[in-house]
Amino acid sequence: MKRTNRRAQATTGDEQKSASEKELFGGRLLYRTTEAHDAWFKLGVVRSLAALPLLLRLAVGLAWEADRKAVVAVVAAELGGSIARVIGLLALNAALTALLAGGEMPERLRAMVPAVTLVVIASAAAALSNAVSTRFSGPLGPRVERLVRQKYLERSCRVEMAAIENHDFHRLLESARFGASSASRMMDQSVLVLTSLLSLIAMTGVLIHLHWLLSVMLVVMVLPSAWAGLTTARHRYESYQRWLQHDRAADLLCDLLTDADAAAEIRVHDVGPFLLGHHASLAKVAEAEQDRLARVSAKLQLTAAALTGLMTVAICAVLAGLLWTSALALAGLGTAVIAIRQGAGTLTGLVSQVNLLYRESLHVADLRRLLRESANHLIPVGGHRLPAPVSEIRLENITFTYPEVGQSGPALQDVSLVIPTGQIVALVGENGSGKSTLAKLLCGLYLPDSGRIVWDGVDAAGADRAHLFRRFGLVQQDHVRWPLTARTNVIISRSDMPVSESRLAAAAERAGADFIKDLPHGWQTLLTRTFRRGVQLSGGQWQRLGIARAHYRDADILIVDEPTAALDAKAEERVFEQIRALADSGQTILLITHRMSSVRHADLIHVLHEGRLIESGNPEQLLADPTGHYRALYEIQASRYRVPIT
Ligand SMILES: Nc1ncnc2c1ncn2[C@@H]1O[C@H](COP(=O)(O)OP(=O)(O)OP(=O)(O)O)[C@@H](O)[C@H]1O
Repeated sequence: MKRTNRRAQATTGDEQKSASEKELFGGRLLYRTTEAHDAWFKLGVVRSLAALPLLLRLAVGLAWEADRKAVVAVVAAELGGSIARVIGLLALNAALTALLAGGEMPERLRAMVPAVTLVVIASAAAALSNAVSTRFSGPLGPRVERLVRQKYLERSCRVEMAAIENHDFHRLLESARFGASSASRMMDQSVLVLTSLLSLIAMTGVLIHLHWLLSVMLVVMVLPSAWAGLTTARHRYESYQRWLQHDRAADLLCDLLTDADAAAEIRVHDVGPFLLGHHASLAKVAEAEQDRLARVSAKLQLTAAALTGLMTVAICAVLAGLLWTSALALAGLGTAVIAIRQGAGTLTGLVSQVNLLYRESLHVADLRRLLRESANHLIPVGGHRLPAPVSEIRLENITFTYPEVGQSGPALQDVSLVIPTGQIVALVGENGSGKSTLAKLLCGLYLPDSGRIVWDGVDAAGADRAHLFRRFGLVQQDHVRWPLTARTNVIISRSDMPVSESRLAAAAERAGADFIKDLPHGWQTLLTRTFRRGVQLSGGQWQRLGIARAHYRDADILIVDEPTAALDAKAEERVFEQIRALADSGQTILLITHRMSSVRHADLIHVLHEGRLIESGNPEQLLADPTGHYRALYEIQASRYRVPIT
């Protein structure tokens, strides 16, 4: 009955969740378990225990890269400590043997003195080794974390745009993000594992010295908890992978609820309760999953505890048998009990440490997989240089389809056009006609599926991409609002060179960003309200800053995507005057816009429709065609503003 209720509750939770997922995200957010394909993830429990050397090798490899001196110090200290512990136990055995030997008590006590002295020295040596290990292992974790995170971030910004936009790759990127902190925790766990392992070897050695059967019993005793611990870790990781996207969705709602940009709409449209309700519903189902995991862990723990109890009884029986058959002396029994107690404690600790080490290693494995897979998506380094200066860039039969699954057709189809340099060339067309895609192909962010982009006869395929990027400056429709100072927002486009104050002033002047001087700290004003001293700019001010950034870059070709959408009429006019002046001074402007008032500044217009080029010419030529697409678009806007066609 209880089970039925529980299942019913789970189903209700699942249905609630499904409703939220469907309404907000268009469908279920759980990943199929099989999608989490990782070599280590597939390992069985026994094989994961066998993977311990691999885990330790991975940890030592990371640590070695970060700080060799510390690795040597820690390993030496741990080895020294365990040798001291063995000597201590053997000395204790000798002391007990002397105490239980025949003869007068003062005589027996005198005979014990050397052994007891050795016990004291061994304990002091073990404590000293422990202190040395702590001193050097502490900073290892943060050092490894820095190293690994640096690698991760460096890789993330060197892969192709297509990879960043690919869902599977992005998911790997996200899951591997935890790799750096996991690598740091792996260091701590590895040191603990090493301590436990060496101590265990020492205890086992002492037990073998007493009777080999005792060492076997010690190992057998701990197997159930090892099995339970590792199985739990596997369940948790499996669940983590499956629920990754779901958790991200809940986080997204949290971010939206506290986001400064969304704050106005959340209040006026009363979106808060709506998002809160869905957040609660998502969280509730995530709780149900934690409930399930807790039940699984509890069952495993209980089974393991029962088996361990049986093993303890077996050990007592073996000890009794050994004493009965005189295979073990009474003095040896005392040492054996101490060694078994210490050994069992160490083994139990070792199991949970291996368990944690294993769990952390799964995240590190994700990171390693990311590093491996990203190698296939890296933007190639090197290649030929394109002509500079260039007189024209020619697109020949360009076809391009976005690689994402579900994309219905090519974003660009068989497009051939010319971009003469030193002019303003406009790309015009309705939403989704392929204008931005064409610009991205041109500056090398994507590679065409077929066709060529030719710079004065030189094919851009195989060109040095870093060099190609350097030829372009971007003023994007949704340009990045760097939450940094105003100055950094501009100079960031040439972070490869020392800051030029005169260039900065000229870029601001061209973009009409004169409001900077009125900001509380001028160029040093922080442009985010999430930090103290930060201020919030208006949409138009941000846009001017974006334009200043592109001017500061001073590239051969400036791609401007709806550059004046947020500007007032005066500022818009000023920006276009500057753009005209730039073109007159030899810079090429690729202007992407819907606004016909902006297009009249262009020397050449290419009209795109559903990914195809349908018209090309200067504004007068295109307007002269009464059946033309451009003319139709112009007339719609002109009638809105009553601008006569001249
Ligand atoms: N990153 C992307 N991944 C998948 N499809 C995309 C991506 N970017 C654009 N598309 C699709 O490619 C087509 C062309 O889009 P593009 O952004 O080039 O159009 P556009 O003419 O610039 O539109 P707009 O005027 O609205 O900015 C559209 O169907 C769009 O959905």
